[in-house]
Order: sequence, then structure tokens, then C-alpha cells
Amino acid sequence: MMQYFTNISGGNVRSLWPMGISAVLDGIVRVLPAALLVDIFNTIYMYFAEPQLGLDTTRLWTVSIVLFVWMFVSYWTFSVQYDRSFYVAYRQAASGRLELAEHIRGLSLGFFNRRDPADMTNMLLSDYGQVETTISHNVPQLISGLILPMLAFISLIFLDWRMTLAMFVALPFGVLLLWLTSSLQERLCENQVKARNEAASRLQEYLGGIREIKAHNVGGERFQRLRISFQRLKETSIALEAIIGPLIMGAMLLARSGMTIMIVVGSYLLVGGSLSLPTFLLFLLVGTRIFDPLTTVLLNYGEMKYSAYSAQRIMDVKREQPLQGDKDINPAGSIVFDRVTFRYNDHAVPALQDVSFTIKPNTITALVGYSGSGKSTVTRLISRFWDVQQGEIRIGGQALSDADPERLLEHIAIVFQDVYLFQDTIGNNIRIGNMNATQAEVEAAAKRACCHDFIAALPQGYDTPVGEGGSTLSGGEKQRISIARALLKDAPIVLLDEATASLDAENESAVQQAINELVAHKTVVIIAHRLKTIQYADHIIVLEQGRVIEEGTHESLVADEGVYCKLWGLQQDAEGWNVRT
Ligand SMILES: Nc1ncnc2c1ncn2[C@@H]1O[C@H](COP(=O)(O)OP(=O)(O)OP(=O)(O)O)[C@@H](O)[C@H]1O
Repeated sequence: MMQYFTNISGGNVRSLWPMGISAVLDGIVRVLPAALLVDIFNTIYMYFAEPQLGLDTTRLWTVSIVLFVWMFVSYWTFSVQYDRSFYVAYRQAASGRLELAEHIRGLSLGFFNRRDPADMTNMLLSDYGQVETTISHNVPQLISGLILPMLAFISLIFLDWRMTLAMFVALPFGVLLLWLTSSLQERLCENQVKARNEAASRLQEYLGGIREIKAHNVGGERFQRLRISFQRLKETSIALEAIIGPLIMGAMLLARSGMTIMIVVGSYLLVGGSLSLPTFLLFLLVGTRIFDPLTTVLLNYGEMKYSAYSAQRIMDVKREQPLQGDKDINPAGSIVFDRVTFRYNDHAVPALQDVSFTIKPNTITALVGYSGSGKSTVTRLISRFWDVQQGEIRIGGQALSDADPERLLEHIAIVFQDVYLFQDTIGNNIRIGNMNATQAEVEAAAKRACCHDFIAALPQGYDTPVGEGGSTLSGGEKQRISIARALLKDAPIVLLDEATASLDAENESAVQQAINELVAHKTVVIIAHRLKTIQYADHIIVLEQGRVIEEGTHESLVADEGVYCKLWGLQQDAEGWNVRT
């Protein structure tokens, strides 16, 4: 139970306290009229039983006034409880989502390798929505539904232990039924959530890949995958309802049968003369007051079980350790790979194996090699998107494993080959390089990146909105915008996945010119796909299957007549040859 509250409160159980207290208070206030009504009944009953004593009107008036005041008190306790519940629920849903998104940002990219993006979206939207409903509705009902029977049991047992036992005798069997089947229920919830995520992933894949689906005419096959995932979602949802529903109904019937048992026992004792009518009546009234919230708790049980699984999923992500480290690096120093071995997650084959090299400050170093040789991995490790398993990477003498990941990235500008533009204006997409940049600075960066002219020619200029991922721009235009971003950032280290190979001649020369602007007086690591663009690099590192096989300048490597020389020859022979293919 404690684990449940820990999970749904996002690890902050104390935040539930005000809501819990107000729920208990509200519950107690709600049960009070039962006792007062019994008192009124008792007063009238006494008048008929012993008319010579007369009707105790003072008592009737007092109780009526208390009942009148009670109306206001109950309104107040209910509104406090309502307020508290929704406050905690919305705080949890809004700031909890943001906290989780912020936490995720601090995780290594290895985490994203293991998780499906649709699963994460579901978690941030559906799972939090589920937890929000639980906190605002189910938890207050759960608290009053559990506390009230306990309080009632403790106070009624002194009044008449036989009636109290009769009232509660069946309740443990209802609880036992739910407890014994709890692992089955958890499995059903888990299956349903997995099927829901799978369906969301397939849908995302279908919509995201609609261009490829049309181009390759594979709609039928992809649609079949989508259909199967929705079929599975339907099956798991039906199984969930079909099994949990009867279990809850069974538990509810068992719990409520306590009322029937109590009435039978009460009638027997009443006839036998060992129970007074007012006491019997009190038990009847309190019984209905207690079993109603308890029934609501049981009705909500399935939903709570489901939200427990949602909360568990959120907590699992929260428990993922972000990258540690608080040291700053000296970006003016060398970048050193010292016997680095790295594998992605649990891959058997390392992406980099015993790799050592030094990149001197303010030089251009090119990484060359066939596709899959580990070039991009080197740049990802310099950015500390992952931590290495063996060896060490140092920048300016500081090991990256102790470096503050956020401060490290302040010193690095990265231009990816597959540029991602946000669904925002072109100006704001460039401004990502420096959120404080003025419009003049944005335009200056765009001019240096050779993209000002095409942006200015657009009807809304820098305020032109870009489709998600940059879908409304050409590959070369996106490349230049991302170079403008990097120029605006003006970081001392530049990591560049050079992508001129896929561009037409005009775009290629514009992008090349932009790159030349970007790399001046910086420590640059460039992933070279066309060797002619890096022949003047200060240092060239040739990778093959995750190992460094050659190093040197263009001239020395050509003279060595090794792999680089072979690649150079091939590219010379066939202009347009792409090393990656
Ligand atoms: N996110 C990832 N998860 C698992 N394996 C990966 C991941 N990224 C790359 N790899 C694997 O690591 C190896 C090196 O990949 P890397 O992307 O560094 O090569 P590359 O030389 O940059 O290739 P390319 O020129 O095609 O971009 C490859 O075998 C690749 O399949």
C-alpha cells in the first residue's frame, strides 16, 4: 500500500497528506448525521415508550441546530477535500510531467535506445492522465472508504460487539479474494498497457512512414501490422474488463453481505430482547453510511490497479540514473581518446574497440571509414551522449565521465547529418543555438551560413513556420539552417557530420561555404563522406570496424598506400562516390 502511494505521488508521499487529512475529515463529517438521526429517533421513541416523561423538545431542537450547522461544516470539509485533491492531482500531472521530461533529458541516449518513443509519449500523456484521475477521485475515496470502517469498527465494538462482528464478518473474505488474485490483475493491466503502447507505436510508425509506405507500395503489409496491434489491444482490454469486473463484483457482494448478516443477527437479538431498537437502528444507519464508500472503493479498484501500473512505469523512469558529473572541461585543450572501448547497450560487438587518438585544439580532424565503422559513435562519445565502458575520453585533461553533461555541451556545437527542425519559425529554429540572440545576430549567422537569401525570399521571412522535422524545407536548406544554429552558438568545439554528398552542386557549394565559416579557429571533428572536402584537414583518422587503422595527413596517408589511399583512388575515379555506401 505504501509503495502504491509512493508511486502515485511520484515519490513525494508528503504531498498527499493534506488531501488525505481532508478526505478523512470529510468522511467523519459525513457519518455524523447518522448518529444525530438515531438520537432524534431515540428521543421520539422514548416519548412513545414512556409518555409520562414528555417529549424532550430541547434535545430535539439542539440536535436539529447541530444538523443545520453540520450542513455548512460538511460543505466546507467537502470543498477543502475537493480542492486539495484536485490541487495535488493537477500539480502532479503538470509539474510531474515537466519534471519527468527534464529528468529524461539528463539520461544517456542509451535509455532512448531501449525505449520506444511512442511508449514515452504514452507515459507522459496517458499514464500521467491515469494518475491524475486516481489522485483527484480514487485516492480520497480510498482513504475515507478505509478509515471510516476502521473508526466505525472501533467505536461500534464497544456498543455491541455481536452486531459489529456480524457487520464486518464478510469483509475480510472480499479483501482476500482481491488479494489472492492481485498478481493475475497486475498481469492483465500490464498486458493491456503493453498492447496500448504497441498500438500507439504502430500508429506512429504508420503515420510517420506514410511517404515510404506510398513510395514502396507496402500499405497492405504495414496496415496489417497496425490491424494486428489494434486487435491485440481489443483482446487485452476485453480480458481486463471480463476478469477484473467479476472479481470486483464478487468482492463487493462478499463485503456487502455483512449488512444482510447484521440484519439477520440484529432481528434475532431484537426479538430475543438483548438488543434495543435504537441501537439496531444506529447499526443500520451507520452500516449504510460505511458500506457505500466501501462499495465505491471496490468499484474503483480496477482503475486503481491500472493506475498503480501506470505510476510504477513512471517511477521506473524516474529511478533511471542521469549522467553524473559536475566538473567543467577546458575546451581549449586537446580531445584525447585513451584506449576507448564502447558498445551500445548489450551489443556483443563493440562499436569502438581499444581506440586511442588525440585531437589537437584549433585543428580540423576528419574521421573516415566505411559505413558502420564507428565515425558517428566517436562524435556521440565526445558529446557524452553515452559513457564509455572501458578506457577514458578527456578534453583539456578532464575525464568526460566526471564532466557536467550540460556544461560540456555548452562548449560543443553539433551539426547532425539528419537535421531536425522544430515546428516553429525559421528564426526560432536558428535561435536554438543561442536563445538570447537578437534578430540582427540571427540574421548575421544566417548570412554566414548562406541561408539568409532564401529565408528573406520567403513571404514571412524569418517568421515563416517550419513543418515538424523541417518537412517544408529542402535537405540543403535544412543543413544550412543547422549550420546557422551552430554559428550562433559559437562554441569552441565543432562536431560536424558532413552531408554534402546528397546535395546538388549549387546546394553543396553553399553548404561547403557555410561549413568553412563555421570551422574557422575552432577544434573541429568532421565526419567526412567525400574525401575531397577534407584533404586539407590537419589530421585524418581512418576507422574500420571500430578500430583506428590509419592516421595522418592526406599526403602521408596517400603515400602509405593503405585503406585511405584506396578510398581516395576510388573517389577520384568516380566523382560522386559516397564512402558510406
Ligand atoms: N544507437 C545505436 N544503437 C545500437 N547500435 C548502434 C547505434 N548506433 C550505431 N550503432 C552501431 O554501431 C556501429 C557504428 O555505428 P556508427 O553510426 O558509429 O558508424 P558510422 O561509421 O558513423 O556509419 P555511417 O557512416 O553509416 O553513419 C554500427 O555497427 C552500428 O550498427
